[in-house]
Amino acid sequence: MTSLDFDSFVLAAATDDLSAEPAARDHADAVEFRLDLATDSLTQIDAYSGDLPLIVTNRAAWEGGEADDEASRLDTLNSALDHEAVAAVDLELGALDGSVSEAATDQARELRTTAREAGVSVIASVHDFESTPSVDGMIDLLAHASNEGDVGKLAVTATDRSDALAVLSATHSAVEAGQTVATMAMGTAGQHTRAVAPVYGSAIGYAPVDPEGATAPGQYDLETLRELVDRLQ
Ligand SMILES: O=C1C[C@@](O)(C(=O)O)C[C@@H](O)[C@@H]1O
Repeated sequence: MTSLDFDSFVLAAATDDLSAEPAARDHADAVEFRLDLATDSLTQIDAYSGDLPLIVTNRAAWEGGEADDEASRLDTLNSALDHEAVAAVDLELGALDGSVSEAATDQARELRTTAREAGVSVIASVHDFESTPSVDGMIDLLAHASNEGDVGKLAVTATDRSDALAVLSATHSAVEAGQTVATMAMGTAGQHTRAVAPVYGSAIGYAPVDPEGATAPGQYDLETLRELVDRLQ
């Protein structure tokens, strides 16, 4: 199974159903498995025999996901690391740095160490479902996130073009500073950033395997994002 070091762009097909992986193979480089949205997530991972490497995400409720209990969601992620198909794990910056979830910070950090020892990359992620911070604010968040993880990921909500431009600008600064980052602006006003941010060096894009099953506002379908990214590169 391929490891994911995010040196080049990775298009992740987001899904809560790993049986959808064959449908993603033609266009995706990886599958983002959303454990928090899935039924029997660990059973699905145990049964997985697909071609694409997995990014495992068990998004906390306090970060827009559906996993309520902090200790048990991190335990589940820890168990997921045992599967050889798992190439990356997504951990919220607020869990790693204790700023949101102080209770489980030690557990999140141990999970990061376990992942790295197993050769699994760590994506430290931050989401803003309300707005787009200032360019400087985003540059700070990306520096912080890429310091806590192997990739620092920032998904914000754009309400107009200046927000989208700000995300691209922050991406450019972070990449110029040598950080490995993934960025996107959620929402209609930010949709094009999903195709354009990779031009500025954003290392991961997300699109649903099933267009009906978007995991964030403003996502393109998988085939469309693959084509846009490839044409712009
Ligand atoms: O963090 C992200 C990015 C995302 O929110 C997006 O905007 O595409 C989609 C999520 O599934 C993923 O975990």
